[in-house]
This record gives sequence, structure tokens and C-alpha cells, in this order.
Amino acid sequence: MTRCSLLFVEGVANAVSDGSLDGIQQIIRGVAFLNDSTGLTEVARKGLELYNEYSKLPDYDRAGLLGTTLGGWIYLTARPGVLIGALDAYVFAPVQDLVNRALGRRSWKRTDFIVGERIGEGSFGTVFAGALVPRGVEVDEALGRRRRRIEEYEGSKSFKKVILKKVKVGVQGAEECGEMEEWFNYRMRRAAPDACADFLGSFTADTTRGPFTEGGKWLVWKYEGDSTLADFMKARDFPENLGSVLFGGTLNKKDPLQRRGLIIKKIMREMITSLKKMHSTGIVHRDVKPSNLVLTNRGKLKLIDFGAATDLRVGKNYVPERGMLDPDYCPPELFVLPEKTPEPPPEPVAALLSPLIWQLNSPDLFDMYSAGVILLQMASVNLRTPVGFQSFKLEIAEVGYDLKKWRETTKLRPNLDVLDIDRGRGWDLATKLVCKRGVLRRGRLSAAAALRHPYFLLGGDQAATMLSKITLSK
Ligand SMILES: Nc1ncnc2c1ncn2[C@@H]1O[C@H](COP(=O)(O)OP(=O)(O)OP(=O)(O)O)[C@@H](O)[C@H]1O
Repeated sequence: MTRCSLLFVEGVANAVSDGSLDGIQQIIRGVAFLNDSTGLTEVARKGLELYNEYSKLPDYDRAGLLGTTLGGWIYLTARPGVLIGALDAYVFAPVQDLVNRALGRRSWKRTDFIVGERIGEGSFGTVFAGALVPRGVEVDEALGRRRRRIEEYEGSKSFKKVILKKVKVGVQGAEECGEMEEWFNYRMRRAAPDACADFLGSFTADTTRGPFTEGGKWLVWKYEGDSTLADFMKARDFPENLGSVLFGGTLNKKDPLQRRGLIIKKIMREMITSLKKMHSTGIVHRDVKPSNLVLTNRGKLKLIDFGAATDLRVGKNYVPERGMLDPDYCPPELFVLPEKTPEPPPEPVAALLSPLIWQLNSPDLFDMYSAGVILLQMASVNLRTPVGFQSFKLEIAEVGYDLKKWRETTKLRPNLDVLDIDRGRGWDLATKLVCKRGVLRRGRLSAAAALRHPYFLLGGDQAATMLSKITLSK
């Protein structure tokens, strides 16, 4: 073992100090020696043989091979990550499936849930609040009592509130959208679980009774919170109404403008951090808006509604010329990829091409425009009214999506003081998100670049969050 470590250390030192190939050979020998001593020699021997073959090559060929391997590695690990994508598809997804089965998450049935009030309806599904029936409890299936029954269970130990989405039956395309949303939720749960609502799985109704239709599919999430960002934004006291959820009482002594600034900054940081995680795995949400950001009781913003999302790592849910569902937050380019981009090829080919597509088109910038519009809306009450928002859309289009020009010419007289504090860093960020793309389809900040913007650097929101945590834990 000591000899093996010595070989290793020497090898690494040589390889690092003079970049010598002998150093690498020495490392392999170290592995071989270790394996010898444990009886597992084969892999290291093969490595050594390969290396010997490689070192016999003329210098020119060696450099070529090294260059190709390095280039291949960079390509395969570049965004959106072909290599990690292959691991995800062939290793992580089957493992997730096994774990779900073991935990019973994939084998839900109709009688596991109590369906409560209807809280929303989209184009392909109807959303209900509900609860998981506590273990060992028989559900009384009498209709009309369901809503009351949720509250009846509320005090019980294993009570768990859920959100149920009923995929519409007999509506064209609804079934396909349901399948897509399920696929994206599983994918997001593997890639960025803290960025989205906790997806519990799905079930198919076995009979037609109450809200259930035989054969109809239902998707289930953990109930993350009572309100979305849109609900908070509708209130007159926004953003103050989020102060205690996000920071406890730590902002109480601050100047009101500074307080509003910190709340908005924290929301932006949460939203853009989630977008960064999602984009780094190749997914573009395509429907980022306040009503698709749910606020948990712990003050975390989570993304919901992946019905319009597209995974450009494998071309999932990408249909050329299909735009965004909600035109209010849609960027001027309308589509994530140029309209002439063809239908995606089969998944493995699409995956291999994805770094190229990503580098050429930066599809993630699509969501970043929506994030910028949300920032403006949070900053100015005039842009939160339906009439004001519609006027904003017309005015910004008229000035070619140049936000600075819009501010000089707008008739809305928006109060954007909260973006002007701290030497106008918030306003500067807004101008770099709400803009047209340049000639190379760039020019708008990506999520990673936005988080490096001075607006977020040394952000007082982080200090206040820490302070609120310390205060709470006392
Ligand atoms: N996990 C969750 N926790 C709490 N509330 C949720 C959750 N998921 C969804 N909701 C609530 O349900 C509403 C509708 O959900 P969702 O946006 O997924 O459905 P939809 O059918 O696409 O509706 P829409 O087209 O109106 O967006 C959300 O606005 C939110 O209020």
C-alpha cells in the first residue's frame, strides 16, 4: 500500500511539474500495484497496455489524439451536457423509477387521495387541492363530503396536503401534454429538486365517480404553499406583504424603500437561481410568470407548471414554431430557437447536437426576458394593473424593446425608485434582461451572468436572510 501511494505521489508530482507522460505512466502503475495487492489487476493492466500503445505513437499522432480527446471531453460536458444527459437517461432515471416503486410513489391509486376544492384550470388540466388519505383510514366515498374531509384529517399525524391535476379527457392534445408534464417533473426532480414543486407521481382513475373519469390521468404534487407570487403581487401592500415570510422581522427598522428593494432582490435571486439550475440541464421553462412561482411556507419560491417546457438536450416537447403559452411574458423573438430550426432528430442524435444548438442560439435567454418583466412589475405598481401592463407591452414594442428609451417616452409614469437605489443597479439589470437579442442571438443576460451582476453582489438580502435565521433559531 505504501509503495502504491509513493508511486502515486511521485507520478502526480512528475505529471504536474514537467507535464511528463512518464508521470501518468507512474500513476497507472500505482493503480496496478494497488490492484495487484487486492487481486483486482485487470482494469489497471488494460490501462497500462493502452498507455504503452499510446506512448509508442509518433509525437504528432500523440498530440492529435490528446487534442481530440480533450476537445471531445469539452464538447460532451458543455451546456446542456451530453455526458450527464446520457447518465441521466440510462442510470439516474431507472434508479429513480426503482426508488419510486420501493417507496410506493409510482403505485398511487384513486382511493389514496381526497379531492378538495378546484383551484385552477389550464388548457389541458384542472387543478384541485387535496390530501393523501392517512394510512389505515378508510375513505368515505360519499360525494359532497370530500371537501370537509380534508379539514377532518388536518390534525392527524400523517396528514399531507397535495395538489392534484386532472388531465382533461377527450380534449385534443391533453393526454400528450399530461405525459409531457409528468416527464418534465420527473426530470426536474432528478436535476434540480429544490427549484420546483415536489412531484409525487401519477395515477389513472379506475372508475368514473365524482371528479374521476375512468382511464383519466391525474398528476400529484406536494402542496407547497397557499399563494403564488401573482397572488402576493395583486395585493396593495406588495412587496411589503412578503417581508415577514422572507425575512422574519429583521427588516422592520429599515427605510421603506430599502425594505422593498431587499424583498424584490430576494425574489429575483430565488427565481434566477432556480432558472440557472434548470437551464444548466438543458430545460427552458417557456412559461415563467408570477402565477407559476409558488411561495412555500418557508419563504422559498418554487417553479411550477412544466406543461410548456422544452428539453433541448434531447429535443423533448420542441415543436418548431410553437411559442409560449402566455404572450404577456413572452420575449420579442417569440420562439426559443429560430423558426427555421427543423424538428429534432431521434433523441441520441439530438443529444449529440445539443451543445452546438445551445451555443449558437442560447435558448435559455427566452426565460430571462420573462424574469426581467417580472422585475419591472414588482418594482412599479402601475405595471401590475392589467391596463398598465397591456400599455407597457405596446409601448415597449413601439420602442424596439429598448427599455431606456421606453422610460424616456412612456405615458405610464411608473415609479421605479426601488430600482434606482444603490446607484441604479436594479435598473441596469432590468435593461439587460428586457431587451432584444443581438445579431448572434446574445445580448441578454443568462441566469448565471445575471447572478454575477452588481445588483446581486454583496446583496443586503443575503445578510438579512442570515440575520432572520439567527433570530429565528434563538
Ligand atoms: N405544488 C403546488 N403547491 C401549491 N399550489 C400549487 C402547486 N401547484 C399548483 N398550484 C396552484 O395551482 C394553480 C394552477 O397550477 P398550474 O399552473 O400547474 O395549472 P395549469 O393547469 O397550468 O393552470 P394555468 O394554465 O392557470 O397556469 C397555481 O397557480 C397554484 O396556485
